[in-house]
Amino acid sequence: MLSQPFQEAIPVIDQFEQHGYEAYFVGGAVRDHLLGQSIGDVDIATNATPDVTMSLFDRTVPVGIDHGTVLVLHNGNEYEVTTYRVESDYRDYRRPDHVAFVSRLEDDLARRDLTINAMAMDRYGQVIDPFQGRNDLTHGVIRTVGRADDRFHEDALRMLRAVRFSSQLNFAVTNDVLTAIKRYHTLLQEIAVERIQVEWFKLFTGYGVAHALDVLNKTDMYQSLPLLNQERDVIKHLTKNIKRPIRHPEAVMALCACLSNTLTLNDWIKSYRCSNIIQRQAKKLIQSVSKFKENGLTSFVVYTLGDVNLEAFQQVVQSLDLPDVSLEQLHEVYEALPIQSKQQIAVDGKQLQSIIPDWRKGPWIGRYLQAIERAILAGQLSNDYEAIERRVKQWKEQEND
Ligand SMILES: Nc1ccn([C@@H]2O[C@H](COP(=O)(O)OP(=O)(O)OP(=O)(O)O)[C@@H](O)[C@H]2O)c(=O)n1
Repeated sequence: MLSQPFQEAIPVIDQFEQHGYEAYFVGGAVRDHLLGQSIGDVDIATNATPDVTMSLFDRTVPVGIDHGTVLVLHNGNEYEVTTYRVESDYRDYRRPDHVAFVSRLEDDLARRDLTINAMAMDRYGQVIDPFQGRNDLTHGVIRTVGRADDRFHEDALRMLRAVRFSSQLNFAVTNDVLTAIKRYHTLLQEIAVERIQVEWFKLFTGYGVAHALDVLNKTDMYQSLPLLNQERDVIKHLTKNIKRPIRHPEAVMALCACLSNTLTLNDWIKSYRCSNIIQRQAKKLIQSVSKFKENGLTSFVVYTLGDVNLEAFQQVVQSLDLPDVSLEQLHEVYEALPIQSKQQIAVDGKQLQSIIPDWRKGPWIGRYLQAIERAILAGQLSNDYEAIERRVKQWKEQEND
């Protein structure tokens, strides 16, 4: 029995078949289905050309028409439907959009990166597997479809993909792949950083992360990744210390910055083209790590991090040579905080002003709120209006003296 995402896509396959075309589920969804994992996007391959696909469905978006990809919207779901294709000339790897449509499913599967990603499945769940991807799934092997050299010249990103799948699936990489990576990793320097970033962060999320980092090291592939060529100690340290998956990109960036002697967080964020959100959270992580180094696990460290960054913080601390803290410990400290955010302070700026009416509105309000916040967190002031009012009046007296 196919899982729900496939079931929901069957009418799309039917529509092709009823008009005399072939259509199959392909790629990651088939792989993950065979692994018994929950599946992400359902992708479809067909021998219908993009214009035919667009004529067969009411709602379509030509998202990558040069690559033969049309987005089909059906019953609230989106499906990437791609016409069977091959890269027409693998030496032209700098132009991945250089494709030719073909009529046979097997030719389409043959141009894909890894055997485990080169399977198709029909609407009944029958698997088409010309490159023994299923066997590699069973034995835990990352192998290219055909020669690794050819596949990696078509798209150099595939070298990094091979390593990231070995991490995510905890699979071994074939010698053929390792040898090709050693020989051709410099081709990665031609790849858009945005594409590298996606694979780089996914590489840290798998249970095989330690092994994957070891591969980056042994094959020298890290030398072709942004900044790592300048900071060899970073990759060496990551390889030695990371034993468990890191699911937060900001934790990865914070770690790299903490381990760098010469490069700042900003350098890493810029080179890997990270979003502002990642930058903000990584900054928070770094500040908290440095406070943690100074004073241990204080309320203030946990408060500054906030609920959402606790796991990322734990992962960073665990991967540096610092005293271990567990996630449970962090949550305990967080739950016991007298306040968990500024909004919970029992007075606001307006009330502060009414406590000291003879001072005009100004920067003192922010300064006082911060002092109140710190005193509450340090356990030196209780978070209720009267107590704060008394303390504020004392501070004012002291300032007047
Ligand atoms: N450089 C690439 C990228 C993708 N593919 C093929 O396109 C499919 C879809 O790629 P993508 O969506 O990037 O990855 P998934 O395999 O679906 O895996 P995930 O969603 O976990 O990233 C892959 O399975 C693979 O068959 C490829 O051959 N070469």
